[in-house]
Amino acid sequence: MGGPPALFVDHLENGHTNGCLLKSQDTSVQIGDRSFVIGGSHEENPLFLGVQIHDKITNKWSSPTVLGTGPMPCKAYSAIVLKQGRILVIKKDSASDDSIWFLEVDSPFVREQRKLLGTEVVAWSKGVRGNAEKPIVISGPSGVGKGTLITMLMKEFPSMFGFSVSHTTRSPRCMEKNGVHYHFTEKNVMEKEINDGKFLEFASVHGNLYGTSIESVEVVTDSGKRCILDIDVQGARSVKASSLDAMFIFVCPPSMKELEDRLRARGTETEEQIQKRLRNAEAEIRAGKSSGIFGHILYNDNLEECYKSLKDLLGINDDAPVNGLEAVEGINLPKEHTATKMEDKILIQETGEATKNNMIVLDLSSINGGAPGRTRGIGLDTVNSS
Ligand SMILES: Nc1nc2c(ncn2[C@@H]2O[C@H](COP(=O)(O)OP(=O)(O)O)[C@@H](O)[C@H]2O)c(=O)[nH]1
Ligand SMILES: Nc1ncnc2c1ncn2[C@@H]1O[C@H](COP(=O)(O)OP(=O)(O)O)[C@@H](O)[C@H]1O
Repeated sequence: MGGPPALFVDHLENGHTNGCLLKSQDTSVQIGDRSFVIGGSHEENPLFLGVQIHDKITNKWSSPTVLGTGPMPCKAYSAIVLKQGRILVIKKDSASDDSIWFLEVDSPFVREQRKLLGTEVVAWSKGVRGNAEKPIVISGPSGVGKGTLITMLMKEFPSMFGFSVSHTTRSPRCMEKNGVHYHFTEKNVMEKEINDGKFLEFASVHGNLYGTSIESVEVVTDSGKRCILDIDVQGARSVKASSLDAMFIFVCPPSMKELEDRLRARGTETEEQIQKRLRNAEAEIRAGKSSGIFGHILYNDNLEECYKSLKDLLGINDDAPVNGLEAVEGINLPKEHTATKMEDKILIQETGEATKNNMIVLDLSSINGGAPGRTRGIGLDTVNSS
């Protein structure tokens, strides 16, 4: 890449105050020997805020692979280094659903992706107030009834759950719609997108490539719904290693004979494909029961009973009325402010002429989730200091 604009160099030469700079435009923070400069627009996508890294030891600049949907550029930002390889980025003068972002520069997810992609990686996640519920990962052998159970749940609670639409290289079945059941994709296109870091996880299953794009999870979370992922055991393992912080459910058949009967009765696969799925099923069931990935195992013998157990697990059943999810709430910040870190809290003090001495306290002690997707659990308090 060419050298960064002189402006960035000036900032670095000016030094950093306590890892927190409040500049009118770009902002940089130092972690170890590296400075992260946040500002301008992303090299390849002018709609995203750009990130560049300066390594003090080599005196070299680099542009990392940026994962997740980042914030759109605005006039000014505050950036504050947090624990666990995260930088809190507060946008000034922005809409309430767009003010708080986290840039992960050395989280477990970023480290994993760095290994996978072989490049420097950073990942964005938007900050969400309150505790939106965890995404749900459902796995189980082909034909066990995952799709049936998920369809029942989405039909009964359409405003509560949203399905993460996976990408796959397999051909559509006759009732399947592109963009609804899957994003049906050419192999070379999907491989390129995987190499570009667009996928949270991917795996080769029954001879085809399947994967969950970061965007497909973000779309559901942004709609305020609880995200459901129907993925195989390998994919579940990758999600477990990410910071998605999901609930993991494995669905078992009552017997291999019943599984075979269901696959045949569904009538969507050729005999050869059925045989392949049955061969894979035994290993999948073994892994599902013993891998330590799944906190919950359901047996889908009688469908209605299994559906009721699923609802019980999710805390929704006939005895307890459904309150729905906590709404995804925005965070309104004063147009002009300073931000200071005190342990797990960020004190945001209004500045400027119309100051009412109000201070907002962001409590980050219970944040969970993270890139890719959303960082949930931000607490918010308003303190009147006058
Ligand atoms: N890792 C991963 N597996 C997926 C994804 N989408 C679907 N799968 C799994 O791929 C397998 C085959 O799915 P599909 O072709 O729809 O057949 P079915 O399970 O028999 O309905 C199932 O185990 C799915 O859970 C994905 O995005 N990632
Ligand atoms: N408990 C059950 N008893 C009998 N048939 C079932 C049951 N659950 C699902 N099925 C049927 O089994 C077939 C496979 O279910 P499906 O949801 O497509 O499985 P998966 O998504 O796990 O591959 C479908 O025809 C479905 O109607």
